[in-house]
Amino acid sequence: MSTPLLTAQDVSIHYGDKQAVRGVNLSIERGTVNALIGPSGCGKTTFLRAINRMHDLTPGARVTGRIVLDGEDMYAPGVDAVAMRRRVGMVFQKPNPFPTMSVFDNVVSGLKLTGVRDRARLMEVAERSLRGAALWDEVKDRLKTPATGLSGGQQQRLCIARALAVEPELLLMDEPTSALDPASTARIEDLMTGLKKVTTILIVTHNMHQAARVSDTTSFFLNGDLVEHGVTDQVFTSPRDERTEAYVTGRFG
Ligand SMILES: Nc1ncnc2c1ncn2[C@@H]1O[C@H](COP(=O)(O)OP(=O)(O)OP(=O)(O)O)[C@@H](O)[C@H]1O
Repeated sequence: MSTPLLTAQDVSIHYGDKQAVRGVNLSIERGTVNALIGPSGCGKTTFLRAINRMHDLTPGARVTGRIVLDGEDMYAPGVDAVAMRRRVGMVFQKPNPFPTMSVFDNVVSGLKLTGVRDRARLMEVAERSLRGAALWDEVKDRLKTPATGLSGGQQQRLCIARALAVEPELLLMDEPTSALDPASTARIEDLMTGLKKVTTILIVTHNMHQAARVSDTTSFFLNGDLVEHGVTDQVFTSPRDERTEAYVTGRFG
């Protein structure tokens, strides 16, 4: 087996005195979709945010243990958090395009921050990213119009395109379809399978059917513990832990 893209080793996360994640060990293989499931408040989002060092920005939050991305310890002394964040894309629950920017400017905003100015190059990346996010055909004639004119589902795919434009090694998605209607949700679920060719996905979802549909592996969190991690089929059809079974069969949650 190849070396995992991401390895979490004994990762614990505190907010002040409160421990939100306890000693998590987890490996993620390249080119896969991985779901984090579990009841509200069990630490899924807290764990996800540690993977692009977002807790650095939360007063009182503390991450211990090791998170290794492609061989590099993300929290080692001297590691540049901004450079690290660039390698890990993030898509949030609610679409958050930059409201004052056009569709095109949204997609290339990250690239411009890295100093790319060449119009032809920006256009090429915008088209590739929008195609990657299955949005190109819908917006190719309105690239210069405000991103806020798009529907909610289109805005979320625009946010995915914006993340893809900087070619992230890993794409984190925090309940990316929870604010969308069923048709937009289905489009984004279809999209994820194609995205495995260009990146690796870690998705938090409340929707167990979604996890079962889109992911290769599933991790079940409960009260800050990673109770079970395995191939999605196994976790849903023959879970090893009785707490996982109770959750996936809908007995609590
Ligand atoms: N900024 C914060 N400060 C203090 N406590 C926090 C903070 N963010 C989250 N928590 C707490 O940490 C625990 C884990 O929360 P987290 O949001 O990671 O859970 P979750 O599994 O993602 O829940 P949900 O599915 O509802 O989003 C909860 O008890 C929550 O109240």
